[in-house]
Amino acid sequence: MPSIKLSSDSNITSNPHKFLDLYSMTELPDTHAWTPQPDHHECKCNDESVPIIDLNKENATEVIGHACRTWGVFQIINHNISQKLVDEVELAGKRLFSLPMQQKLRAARPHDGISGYGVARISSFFPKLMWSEGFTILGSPLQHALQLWPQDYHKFCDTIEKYQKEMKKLANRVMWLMLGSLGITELEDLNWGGGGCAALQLNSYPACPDPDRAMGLAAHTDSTILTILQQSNISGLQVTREGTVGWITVPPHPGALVIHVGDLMHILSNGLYPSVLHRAVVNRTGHRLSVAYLYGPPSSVKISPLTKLVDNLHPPLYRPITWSEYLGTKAKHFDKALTSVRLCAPRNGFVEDHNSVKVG
Ligand SMILES: C=C1C[C@]23C[C@H]1CC[C@H]2[C@@]12CCC[C@@](C)(C(=O)O1)[C@H]2[C@@H]3C(=O)O
Ligand SMILES: O=C(O)CCC(=O)C(=O)O
Ligand SMILES: [Fe+2]
Repeated sequence: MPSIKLSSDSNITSNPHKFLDLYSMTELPDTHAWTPQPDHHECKCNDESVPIIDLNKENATEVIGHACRTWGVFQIINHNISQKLVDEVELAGKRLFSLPMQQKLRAARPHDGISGYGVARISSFFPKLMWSEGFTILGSPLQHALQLWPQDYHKFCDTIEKYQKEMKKLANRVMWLMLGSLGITELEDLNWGGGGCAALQLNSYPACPDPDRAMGLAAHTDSTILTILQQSNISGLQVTREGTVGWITVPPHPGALVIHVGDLMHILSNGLYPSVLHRAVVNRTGHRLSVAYLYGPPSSVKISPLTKLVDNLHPPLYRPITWSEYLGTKAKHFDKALTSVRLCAPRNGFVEDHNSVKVG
């Protein structure tokens, strides 16, 4: 699998020494105390909920198109990923995060790298630390598994590799459903050769003594074409929606996987499918684990608005950019990354970029 790299001038650093063992905390330390917000847990005023889409239904393409235009997020059922595999990956994550801190730090994400154990890479943009720890896997999990379990690395590798293989097929299928809903059906519209690239992100949110003042993962959009998220049966994912005030919880639905529209789909669709702003909150009693499959193009492929969506009335809104370049831009500009690759001001009928992430 081709690798994705982050440009070296990134200001996102991983600092393992910032790491506290969150599992043993009985009080929220000041380093992790965010300013409480009235809407922190959920806005009860929204009665609409994130769509749940059955991939076996004939109208799946249209329904997905509608969800991408109006939500940027949806849940899918009948996706053919077995519950057994989903449970195995969750268990593998639980095993990993329950290792002693010293052992996890053996696989710490290097200063200028993408993969390994660490605090959320967007941490440097926020004054407080998040109540979570993460593990990013690019390509083969072998190197990290050897660092974590020198003798007993097979089990972790087998599970992760099986999951990556299944997720890749599903991500490609969902991407083509999204593109189909934009009228794009031919391969020459998307010259990707062997298919996309991906990162697998395991997120762990320990039970928190003061959840209203803590933040699991701060508001962000994903720098992907799309993300497939498995959240355990504990609630925590929240999204925003254009035209609606506050945060909307995406409740765990048995057997469902969550799909996020990412920034690169936002660019491909010339703003028709805006990426979804989301975050994760924590709770007092349950240890929550989520697994994100962050799907993007092969690293050297330039992404730009699809030619079929561009004409005199609809000029391209974004300049061509590779995934690696975009990750570098995101690392520098974070929530202004999309705007920084924008070519011209939005015209009527186009959706504005998200550029108002709340801090604190
Ligand atoms: C391929 C990706 C996508 C990354 C960077 C790199 C590897 C890890 C991904 C995440 C996962 C957690 C949220 C996020 C915001 C983060 O901090 O790390 C993501 C980020 C992005 O979507 O920008
Ligand atoms: O834990 C969650 O529900 C969200 C995780 C997430 O947004 C990510 O990994 O990009
Ligand atoms: Fe995300």
